[in-house]
Amino acid sequence: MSGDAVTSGEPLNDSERDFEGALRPQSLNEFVGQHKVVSQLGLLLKAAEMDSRTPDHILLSGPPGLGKTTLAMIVAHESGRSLRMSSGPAISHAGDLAALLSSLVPGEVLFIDEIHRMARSAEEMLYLAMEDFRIDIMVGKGVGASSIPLDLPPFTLVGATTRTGLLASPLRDRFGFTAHLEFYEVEELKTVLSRSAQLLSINIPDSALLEIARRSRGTPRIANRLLRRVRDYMTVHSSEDAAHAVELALALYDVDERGLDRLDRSVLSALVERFNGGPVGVNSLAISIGEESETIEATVEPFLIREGLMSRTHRGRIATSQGWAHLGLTPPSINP
Ligand SMILES: Nc1ncnc2c1ncn2[C@@H]1O[C@H](COP(=O)(O)OP(=O)(O)OP(=O)(O)O)[C@@H](O)[C@H]1O
Repeated sequence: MSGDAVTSGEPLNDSERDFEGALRPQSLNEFVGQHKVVSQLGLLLKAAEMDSRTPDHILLSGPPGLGKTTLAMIVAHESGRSLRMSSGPAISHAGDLAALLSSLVPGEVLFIDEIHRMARSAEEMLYLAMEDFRIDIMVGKGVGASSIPLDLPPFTLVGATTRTGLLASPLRDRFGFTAHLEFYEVEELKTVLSRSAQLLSINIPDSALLEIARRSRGTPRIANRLLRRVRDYMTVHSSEDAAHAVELALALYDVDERGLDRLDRSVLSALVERFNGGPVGVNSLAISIGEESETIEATVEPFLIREGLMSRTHRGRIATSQGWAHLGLTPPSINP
């Protein structure tokens, strides 16, 4: 996925990953927001513990950076089990999945990120593994081919996806619990930021944290990254004026007053200026700005829709009057 380095959902490098790791909540109690999902998961884990069984398989969906990986880690941690991590793109055929599943230790939590990108043959193998803790390994080809059943230890699969719609329904149906993570409210992000500032020993007033929270696209990962950039700014410029540092650091990274980054703005501008506000299909929109349509659908669109700047109709994406106004333009009268 491409996009702005600071505000995109992608970790930047090892140092960014370490930084994220250091700030990850370790328990459901520490996890900010998503109250319903947290209560539901808490109940699921408690019931499994009381019945001495592995927790049900869990599917987490939502835009990048909202806490899916963090929740998978918490599931393992709170249920006292080890965690094995993999991702859909790393499972490019059924053999990859067979090797992974057959090496699990009993009760282990298996996290598959971007599960919608797993190979179809692996996905089909996963149905049986999730339901019966068994797989059939095909040996040979053509008429001489045969299958050898292999029993697996019980495990809990935690799948994460930015695109539930891309999962085949037989796979979706095999998860005992599915949850969609929503963008965070500003106050919740401020709580995330206060916790991070404390962990990183950054001395920053509440008003500056609130401003960062307001401009973090409803996403904890982005909030933490912006905090880091503000800290960098204060360090490099030996500044103690946090409010000023927030303004300048966010401007430097092209985050506007509503939290839109460069990619968000280029999608909105293309929609308004090249397609006269739409309706336009996501593929045409993506091509016009040289971006992957998956990135737009998973990352940009949910945010612009939530902000009321864009909407989806059966004929395609349209810019709302607020979307036009955000770019300082007036919509033609036929647009909403
Ligand atoms: N509810 C939360 N409370 C506090 N911090 C959070 C919360 N959710 C996420 N974070 C922070 O945001 C960062 C990103 O979260 P995480 O990696 O879990 O997102 P993700 O949804 O798995 O993203 P991706 O889809 O890109 O893998 C983590 O470092 C974590 O510290």
